[in-house]
Amino acid sequence: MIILGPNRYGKAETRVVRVTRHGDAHHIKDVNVSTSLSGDMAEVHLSGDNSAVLATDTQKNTVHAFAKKHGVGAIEDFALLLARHFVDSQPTVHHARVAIEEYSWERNGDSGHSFVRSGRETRTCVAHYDGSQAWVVSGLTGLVVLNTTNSEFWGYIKDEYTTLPETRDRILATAVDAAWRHAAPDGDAFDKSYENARQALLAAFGGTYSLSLQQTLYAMGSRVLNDCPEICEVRLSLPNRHHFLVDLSPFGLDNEDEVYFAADRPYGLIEGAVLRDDAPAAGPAWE
Ligand SMILES: O=c1[nH]c(=O)c2[nH]c(=O)[nH]c2[nH]1
Repeated sequence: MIILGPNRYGKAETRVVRVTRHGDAHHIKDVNVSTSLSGDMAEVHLSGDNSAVLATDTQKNTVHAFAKKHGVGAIEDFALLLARHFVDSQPTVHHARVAIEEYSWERNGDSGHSFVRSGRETRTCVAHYDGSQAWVVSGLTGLVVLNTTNSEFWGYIKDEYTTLPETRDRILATAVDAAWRHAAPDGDAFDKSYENARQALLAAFGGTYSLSLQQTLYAMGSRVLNDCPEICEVRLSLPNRHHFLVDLSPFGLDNEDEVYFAADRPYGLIEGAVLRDDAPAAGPAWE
């Protein structure tokens, strides 16, 4: 027998730039919103009866209309507002997932209306709502960091394929992808929480004397949990951006940790979760 399995549908990547004007001082929020709904959707799959379907085009229009009516504050608040709206307004929709990415802009000069896309990381969030409970995961991607010392790597397995030399001093560099789960998102001050978590990640990366990127990962995750009581779990994905010392001896030059080749691939990929042992059940938060 063939049956319909889990399914969801929505509009991916609705790009919205919301401008707020206070006289000559303009502000912009640049976001990418993906909505995804599930509920009584058996018939649309099995017989093509669309009567339970809130069209993905309507979902996109709702994102635009809400940006006008409510503005776009913390992306988590906007995601929750949309998720609640879809479930609470449509009897056939039982679950909403709203994911948002935010691209950051800085002021270009002091005109109040000119901006330059900043090199900052992308802020992210995913909110779920099922009609009674909400789950929120916040995060960031592409937070690029590098330490020029205080990183060693030695003592690992040596088998017949091992060639990596042990090192007591290397460059440690990564582009942090991090996501953190709010224990009880209702009432969280998401902008403040974001800045605290980001600062904790940076402080732990810069301040940890590292014997491996795995050890640094754990230090970063636990620092977020120590500094942010509202967060109960952190997931990190850390590509090891290898920097290899270049052999300059063919040119009669020594290379005392000065000239590196920044390899782009392959790269080590170190991933892990750090959580409180009494963290509430994750439910659909990570989906
Ligand atoms: O921090 C590291 N962890 C590893 O597991 C590993 N493996 C490797 O080749 N280099 C590194 N560095």
